[in-house]
Amino acid sequence: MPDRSTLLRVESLRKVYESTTGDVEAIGDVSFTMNAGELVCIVGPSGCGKTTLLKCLAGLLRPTGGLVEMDGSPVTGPSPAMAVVFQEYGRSLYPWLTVRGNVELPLRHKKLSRAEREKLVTDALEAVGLAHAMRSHPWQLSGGMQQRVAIARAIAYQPELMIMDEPFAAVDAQTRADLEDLVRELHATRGMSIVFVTHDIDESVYLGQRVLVLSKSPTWVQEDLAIDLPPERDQITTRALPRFTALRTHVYDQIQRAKRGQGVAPPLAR
Ligand SMILES: Nc1ncnc2c1ncn2[C@@H]1O[C@H](COP(=O)(O)OP(=O)(O)OP(=O)(O)O)[C@@H](O)[C@H]1O
Repeated sequence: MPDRSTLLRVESLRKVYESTTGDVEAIGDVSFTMNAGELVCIVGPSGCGKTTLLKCLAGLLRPTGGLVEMDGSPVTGPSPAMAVVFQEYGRSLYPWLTVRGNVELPLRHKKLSRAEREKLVTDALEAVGLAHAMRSHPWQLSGGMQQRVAIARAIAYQPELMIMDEPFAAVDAQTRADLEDLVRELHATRGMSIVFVTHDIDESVYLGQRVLVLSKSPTWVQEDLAIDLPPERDQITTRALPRFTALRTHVYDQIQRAKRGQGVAPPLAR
């Protein structure tokens, strides 16, 4: 029986891609739970099945076996309780709509008055620091700003869970640091529940309350690591902490083991 605060439950999830050239078992057996209000990062070796897992969580891909549950109900298709932010912001925004129009679009499927919609859009754009750009078009904005629009669209939708798939992989390092802090802030101030998939070990430790390390494909959860860094984090002091170094070294070591197919949790020095 799941705990009442359990938001997401993944049980023995398996995904096999079938094709005429042969089957690919991407996800072997993945199980984990996540509570409401948590920020969970998922890392793993290249090609280990992160995107496949995420699509199964979001109901965008039908698993071959096992179960994904949100709030105790099985996820069988795209759910209004979830919003997904992808890496390719350029392809997820509509160039002919303004920033405001892009953020507002999914809300048109919700039963909201125009005033309610406008308030949600304005509020979301303020939260990502783009209130001044609402009349611009996406192509008039930098890559980092476009990804902020995609995040604003997810926030405005008021999902119970925001799922992010390597969202900052295509932006420069400084913008990436700013966007990481934006995610931390949204989590802290709005209590958002976030699953954040990344290939960047340091990013996973800096952002997460937990880091799930995936094995190589066919995937299972090699480690569910609690990140015991102070909740108030900043790019300079947090990353300079000896504990940060110990945690990122541990995750790095785990991923090396995962690549070699030696998925056993090494002891983490305190
Ligand atoms: N549509 C598909 N048909 C067949 N095999 C697929 C398909 N999509 C992914 N795969 C395979 O499933 C496995 C996992 O792929 P997936 O893209 O989920 O991994 P990933 O961890 O997100 O990869 P990356 O680290 O490159 O982002 C890989 O072996 C991949 O080749």
